[in-house]
Amino acid sequence: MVAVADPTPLPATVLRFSKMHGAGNDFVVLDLRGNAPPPSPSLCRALADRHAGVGCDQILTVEDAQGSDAVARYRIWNADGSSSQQCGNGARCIAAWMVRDARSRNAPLPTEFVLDSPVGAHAVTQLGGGAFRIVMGLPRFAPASIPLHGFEGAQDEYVLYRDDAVFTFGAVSMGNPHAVIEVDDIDAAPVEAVAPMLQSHPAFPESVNVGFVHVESRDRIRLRVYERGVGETLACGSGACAAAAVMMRRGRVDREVTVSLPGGDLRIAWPADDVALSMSGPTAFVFEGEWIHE
Ligand SMILES: N[C@H](CCC[C@H](N)C(=O)O)C(=O)O
Repeated sequence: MVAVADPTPLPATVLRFSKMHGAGNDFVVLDLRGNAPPPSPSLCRALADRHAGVGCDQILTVEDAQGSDAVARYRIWNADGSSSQQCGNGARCIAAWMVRDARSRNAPLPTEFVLDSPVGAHAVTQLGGGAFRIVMGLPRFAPASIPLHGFEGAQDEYVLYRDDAVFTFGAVSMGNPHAVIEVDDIDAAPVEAVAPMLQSHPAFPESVNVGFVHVESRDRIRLRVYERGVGETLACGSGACAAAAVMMRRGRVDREVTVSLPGGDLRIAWPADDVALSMSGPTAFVFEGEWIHE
C-alpha cells in the first residue's frame, strides 16, 4: 500500500466572519475583540474579491472599546485595502452586530448605546426592525479638514480644472472626504467618467468619495456615490450625510431629508449648523461564514 500525500494542503488559518449590508452597501465583519490583529491590506483585498473571496465593499472590525463608555470600537477598510475613518452604513451594521452579540449572551443592550470609531464616539439608537440612528457628528466644510488643497475658506461651490475638464462641486468631511456634484439627471450622471478624475486630482491629497445628487424636493434627494477605494456602491452612508449637508448649507433642502440611493433610502437630520448630524437607516445580516486562507 503506497501512502499518497494529501493533495489538499491543510488551511493555514480559518477566519470567522459575518456578511452584512446596509441599504446594499455590503460588509465583511470580523470580531477582533481580545486584541486580535487587524487585517492586512492584502487580506482585505482577498476578502473583498467578489470571485475568489467573500465579496464586499468594506471590511469592518469589531474591537474592544478603549477606556470609553462605548460598547465597542469599529474600524473600516475599503475593498482595495485602504483604510477609512468613517463608514455610515457600516456603523449601523456594527450596531446591529453588537445588539445580536449581546442578546446571544443574555445581556441585551439598551435602546441607546455608544460606539467608538476612528473619528470619535457615536451615539446609537435602536429604532426596531433592524433600523438604527447614528449620530455622525458635525459636517466640516473647512478645506483643510476635508482635505481639499488650493482653497482658503469654505465655499458653497468649488471649481477645479483638469486637462480640458471643469469640475464644479461642494465638499465636506464627515470624518472622511466627500465631493458632491449636483446633476439634472441622476440616471445619466457621468459617474464612471468624472469620479476617478476628481479622486486622482492633486487638490484631493487623500482622494475623495464622489457623490452625484439630484434635488427632487425640499425633503428628498437622489444620490449615487463613487466611493474612494471601491467604486460605485449601492449606498454610502457618509456620502448621504455629505450630500444632505452640502444641499442644506446651500439652502436647497430642509434640515431633514430622505436620501434615495440605488440600494435604499436613508434619513438625514441636521437641525442646526452647530448641532451634530444624524443618519437613520436599515441593516441586514446575510450569512455567517469561515474564510479559509493559506
Ligand atoms: N469609501 C469610504 C469608506 C466607506 C464609506 C461608506 N461605505 C459609508 O457608508 O459611509 C472612504 O474611503 O472614505
